[in-house]
Amino acid sequence: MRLTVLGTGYVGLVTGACFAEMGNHVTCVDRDAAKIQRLERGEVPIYEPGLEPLVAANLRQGRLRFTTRLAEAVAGAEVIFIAVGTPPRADGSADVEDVLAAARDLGACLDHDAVVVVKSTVPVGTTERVEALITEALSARREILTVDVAFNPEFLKEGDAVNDFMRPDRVIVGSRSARAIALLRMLYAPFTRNHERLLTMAVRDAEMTKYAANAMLATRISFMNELATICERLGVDVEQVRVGIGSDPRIGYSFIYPGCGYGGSCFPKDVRALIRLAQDAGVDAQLLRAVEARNQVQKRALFDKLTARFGQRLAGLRFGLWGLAFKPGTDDMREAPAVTLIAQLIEAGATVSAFDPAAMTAAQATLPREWFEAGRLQLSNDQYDALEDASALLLVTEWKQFRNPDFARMRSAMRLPVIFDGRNQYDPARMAAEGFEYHGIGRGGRGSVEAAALRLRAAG
Ligand SMILES: NC(=O)c1ccc[n+]([C@@H]2O[C@H](COP(=O)([O-])OP(=O)(O)OC[C@H]3O[C@@H](n4cnc5c(N)ncnc54)[C@H](O)[C@@H]3O)[C@@H](O)[C@H]2O)c1
Ligand SMILES: O=c1ccn([C@@H]2O[C@H](COP(=O)(O)OP(=O)(O)O[C@H]3O[C@H](CO)[C@@H](O)[C@H](O)[C@H]3O)[C@@H](O)[C@H]2O)c(=O)[nH]1
Repeated sequence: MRLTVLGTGYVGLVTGACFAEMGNHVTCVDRDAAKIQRLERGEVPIYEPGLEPLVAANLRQGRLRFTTRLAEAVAGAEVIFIAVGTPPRADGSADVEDVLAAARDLGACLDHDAVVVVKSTVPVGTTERVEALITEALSARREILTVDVAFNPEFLKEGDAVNDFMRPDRVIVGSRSARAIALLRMLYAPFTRNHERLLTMAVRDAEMTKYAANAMLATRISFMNELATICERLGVDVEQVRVGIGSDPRIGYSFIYPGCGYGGSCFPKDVRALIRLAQDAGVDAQLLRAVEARNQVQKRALFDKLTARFGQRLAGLRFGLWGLAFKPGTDDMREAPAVTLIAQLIEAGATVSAFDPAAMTAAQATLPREWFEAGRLQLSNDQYDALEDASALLLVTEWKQFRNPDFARMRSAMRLPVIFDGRNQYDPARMAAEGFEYHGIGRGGRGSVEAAALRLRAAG
C-alpha cells in the first residue's frame, strides 16, 4: 500500500518505519527541514532502540522516503496518517493546532480519494473537526473526492516503541467509514496475525480510549505512590505489598512500581488534558486531579527525604545523580523527575554531578545554561565519576547498569555512603550489609529492613 505519515517524531517515525518494514511504500513528511535532511541520510534524531537500523534498511530498499513537501508526499497515497504533536497549553488542554493545520494543508493539496487517519492523541471531537476542515478545503477548491477519516490511537512506549508497534496488544480504529476500517484492517493484518486484535468503534469512543488508557496507568502509579507514603509511616515495605497485590491476576504486576513520580511527554500531558476536557464538559474530575496532584508531590519526594536527612544544610553539598531521562531506554527528558530534583537542589545551594547512559546530550541541550555556567550542575561521563565527593547518590531513573553496581567503588568515591533510591532498585538489607545508609520510596520501618536481613542471611 502507498502511505504518507505527517510528522516524524516518536510516533510518526516508528509508524512509517514499521509499515515500510511490512512491504508498504511510505513517505514521511515533516515541516522541520533539518530533521528531514538527517533522516534522508539515515540518521535518526531520537534515541529509540532498534529504530535506526529499521529506518536505514527501509531507506536503502526504497520503501521509505522523507520530504518536507506535503503535495509530493501525498501523491498516490491510499492512507495518510497525521502523527504531529499535540503539546499541552498553559491551562492543561491539548493544543491541536498542528493537527488542524495538517488537515487544512491536506484539504488544500489532495487530488485523489484517500483515507486520512488521525494518530496523534487528541481531545474528543477533534477528528470530527479534521474531517470538517478537509471537506471545507476540498469544496473551496471544487474538488469532489471521497476522503474518509478515522482515528487510530498509538499505544507505543518510548524505549520499546518498535517492539510495541510490531506486536500491539490491540489496534483501535474509530471510524464510521466501512472503507477506512477495511483498509486499516488490511494494513494492520501483518501485526495482528495470530490474534484478531483490531477493535473498531465510534471515533469519539476511540479518542476517549486513548486518554482513558493513559489516565488508568497514571492512576495506578499515583495510587502506589500514595500507598508508599502510608507504608513508610507504618513501618511497612511497599515492595512486599506490591508483590503481594500484583499476584492477584485482577491487579497484575504492571504499572504498580512506586517511585519518584511519572514523567514523559504523555502521562502528565494526557491526564491534564482529560481533566480539562472533563471540566469543559461540566465535570469535576476529582480522581484525576488527585492523580496529578500526587504526582507533583511525588516528584519532590526525594528532595523532602534529603532535607529530612541533611536538615536545611544542603548548601555547599555535592550530590551524585544517576538517571536524567524520564525512564530507561530513552533520552527524552520531558517532565523528567530528575529535572525537578536538580532544580530543587540548585535552589537549595547544592551542587549536582549527573550521569545518564543516553540523555547527556539532551541534558546539555535542554537544561538551563546558567546551571552549568554557575558550576551547579556537571555532567559526568561515568556513573562512578558522578559520585566523587558526593554526600549521597540520588537514583532517579532505573537504567539496568545501575541495578548491580560496584558498591565498593561507590563507597570509596563518596564523601558519605548514603543512597536515596527513587526507584526501589536496591534491597535495604543488602545496602546495610554493604555499609550504606539507605532511603527508598515507601520502604518503611526497621521491621521490613530486619526481615530482609534475615532473608538475606537465610539465603546464605
Ligand atoms: N511520544 C510517544 O511516546 C507517544 C505515544 C503515543 C502517542 N503519542 C501522541 O502522538 C502525537 C505525536 O507525538 P510525538 O511524541 O511523536 O511528537 P513529536 O513532538 O516528537 O513530533 C511531532 C513532529 O510533527 C512535526 N509537525 C508538526 N506539525 C506538522 C505539520 N503540519 N506537517 C508536518 N509535520 C509537522 C514536528 O515538526 C515534529 O517533528 C502526540 O499527540 C502524542 O501525544 C506520543
Ligand atoms: O510502574 C510504573 C510504570 C511507569 N512509571 C513511570 O511512568 C512514566 C511513563 O512510563 P511508560 O508508560 O513506560 O512510558 P511512555 O513512553 O510515557 O508511555 C506511555 O505513554 C505513551 C504515550 O501516550 C503511551 O502510548 C504508552 O502506552 C504509555 O505507557 C515514566 O516516568 C515511568 O518511570 C512508574 O513510575 N511506575
